[in-house]
Amino acid sequence: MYVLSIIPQVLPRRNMARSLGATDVVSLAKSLQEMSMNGTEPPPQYFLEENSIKPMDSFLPSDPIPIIDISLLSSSSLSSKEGKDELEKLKSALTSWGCFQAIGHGISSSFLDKVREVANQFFALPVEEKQKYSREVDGSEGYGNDQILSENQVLDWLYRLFLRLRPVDQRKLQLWPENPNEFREVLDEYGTKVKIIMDVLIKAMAKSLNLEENSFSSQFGERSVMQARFNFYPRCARPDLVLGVKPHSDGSGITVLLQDKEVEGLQVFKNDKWFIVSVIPHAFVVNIGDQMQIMSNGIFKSPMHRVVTNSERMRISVAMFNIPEPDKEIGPVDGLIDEKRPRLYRNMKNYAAFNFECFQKGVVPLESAKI
Ligand SMILES: O=C(O)CCC(=O)C(=O)O
Ligand SMILES: [Fe+2]
Repeated sequence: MYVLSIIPQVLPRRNMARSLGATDVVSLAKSLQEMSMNGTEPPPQYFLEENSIKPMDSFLPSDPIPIIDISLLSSSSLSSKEGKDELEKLKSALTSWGCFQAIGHGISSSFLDKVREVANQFFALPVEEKQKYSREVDGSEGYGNDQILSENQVLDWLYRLFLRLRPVDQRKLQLWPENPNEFREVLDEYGTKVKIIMDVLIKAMAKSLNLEENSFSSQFGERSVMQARFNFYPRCARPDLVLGVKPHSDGSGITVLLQDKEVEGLQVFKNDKWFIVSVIPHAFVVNIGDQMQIMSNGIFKSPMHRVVTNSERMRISVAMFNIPEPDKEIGPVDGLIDEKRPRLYRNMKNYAAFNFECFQKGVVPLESAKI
């Protein structure tokens, strides 16, 4: 029921008689910023499908998305009463919402502001300067608009800069902005700090299910992938019809998101409704991705989420994804499989490639991963 009711929204496709040609794509990319500045009506390639739930049909949750003090989740704190309570809260958040707001993460507010500042400075550069870092034709890394992966895809109203940070020897530094000049250094430092937090969380997640603390982290492997996605949402004249990011669940293991400091936009799908994720300026929104749902044998939920647009204000966000080593097989942890909860998913490798194939076929990856 849950999945069926959202399938049309998960992989939206337009039923247009004509699909996008290469020239259309180029001109669309060029004009998004112009359309934003001039307040012009976006073209139908950006319009939501008729049967999708519109942005104004969204709610502030009466039972808010949990706020978790993650300083209490480190191995040394977990023996205390507060640590145990917080671990229980973590489990409850991930089995219901699949996400939470993380405070007590130890990264200074001034550093988080710096991350937002370099992101803002990059997106404010002239188009020609940003295009030096344009996405490669056959790759996903670099700067650009929504990547077109299938015909009749509804387009997201945003610009992205997508970069791999880990393994470090796989960095494509030619795509890392040199302008503003602190960009690379800030991103490198931010990546290191966020990875430490992710490692603590992945262990705490295992412990919250009474598993040995490395049960999930060993599946990520020593050379797990870490990617950063900088999202920039220009103002949009039709927030009633156009989304910043269409509904999706992340294909990652875990995602740590730094929201805009002031402008809301992120929404999470739960109980057939879209809920607004409030801005807590120096908290992270942490959500699990599909691969953690698989490893937890469906106990943790990889939340469906979307981003709405705004006619008044632009918005930025920075998402960091940690993904198990593509060559390593992941699957439900043995301790989470029993007669009451039989194995839900098969073991699989390289979920990113699988995700991509599913998107092109118009099927839901998590459904296709089921036994
Ligand atoms: O901008 C946001 O708040 C979320 C972006 C997102 O969901 C993503 O990059 O996967
Ligand atoms: Fe996402």
